[in-house]
Amino acid sequence: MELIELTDVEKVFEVRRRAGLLRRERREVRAVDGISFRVPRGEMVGYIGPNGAGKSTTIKMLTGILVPSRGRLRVAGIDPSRDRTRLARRIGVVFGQRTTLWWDLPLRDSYGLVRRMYRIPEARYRANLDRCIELLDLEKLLDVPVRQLSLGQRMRGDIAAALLHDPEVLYLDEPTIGLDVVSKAKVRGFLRDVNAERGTTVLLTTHDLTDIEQLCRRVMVIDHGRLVYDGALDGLHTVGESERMLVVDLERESPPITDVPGARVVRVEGPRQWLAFPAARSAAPVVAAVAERYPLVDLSVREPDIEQVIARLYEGRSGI
Ligand SMILES: Nc1ncnc2c1ncn2[C@@H]1O[C@H](COP(=O)(O)OP(=O)(O)OP(=O)(O)O)[C@@H](O)[C@H]1O
Repeated sequence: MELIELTDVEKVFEVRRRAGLLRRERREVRAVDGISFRVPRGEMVGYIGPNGAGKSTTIKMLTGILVPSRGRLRVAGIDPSRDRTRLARRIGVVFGQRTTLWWDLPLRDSYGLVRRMYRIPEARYRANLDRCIELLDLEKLLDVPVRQLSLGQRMRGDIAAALLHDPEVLYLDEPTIGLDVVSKAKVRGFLRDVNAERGTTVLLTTHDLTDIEQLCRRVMVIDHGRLVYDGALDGLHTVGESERMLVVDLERESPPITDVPGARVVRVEGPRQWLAFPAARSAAPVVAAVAERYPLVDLSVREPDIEQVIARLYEGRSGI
């Protein structure tokens, strides 16, 4: 069953700009420009794109905070902007850049308020809270006011708060931003468990591609309000016109290799040279051509760097 459905969704903001002493100019910003996608129950999907691409606007429409200018949205069968309160019981939201917890209250009290707000049955609440405390390592933090928590601690506290009412869908907006390596690993491990054990559907927005690599098999890329890619993470390599790299260690330092068809040298360091060739092509002829001409000590083939592929996508190859 599809849990999230968007059909040709558009959001246009009207902004007024001062254009002289008395005159104001009206301008339209098309933040989301005709997006359609479906997310089945239980899937964990990455939603990525450069700054200002329209990610937050999409998430705000999915929570019902913003009303779309055009198109159809459904989350768990509910039209978010029409039935925001009913939807709130079915979704959880975590914004990395700001907390949904009460700043002056200890976590324990914040959770108590969440329980009352959602009228979570006591047994369910206890079980969920205990699980979060254990997996997110919250025991020692429960009595500390939120304002005294570090960013990583606060984030773990926020994620727990978003899950206490058993949401079917979880929107995560930059959940690992500013966290150290250990906290990031903890948060990612927890999200993986929640998705596997409860079947929670997750839409994850992040600038940290390791989040995506470790958590999502499917990724959607948005640019200038349009979906420019929707598919497997691996598939990004093929649309990004990316290159693989053959790294060769020659017996001795040599001038850059120029006589291998279909490959070009991009870096030379002593006897080691890096040859780029199209990712879609087999490495075998390139390896054979180098081995035929030069005495080799070692070689390896490196897959395209995902960050590089995405950077290329962002650079305006958006006609995909
Ligand atoms: N309330 C608003 N009024 C006018 N323009 C807006 C409003 N909210 C967003 N925009 C514009 O819509 C576009 C998309 O913004 P959005 O915040 O959705 O991008 P984003 O992909 O989440 O970016 P970031 O990664 O920086 O958070 C931007 O050009 C932004 O300036």
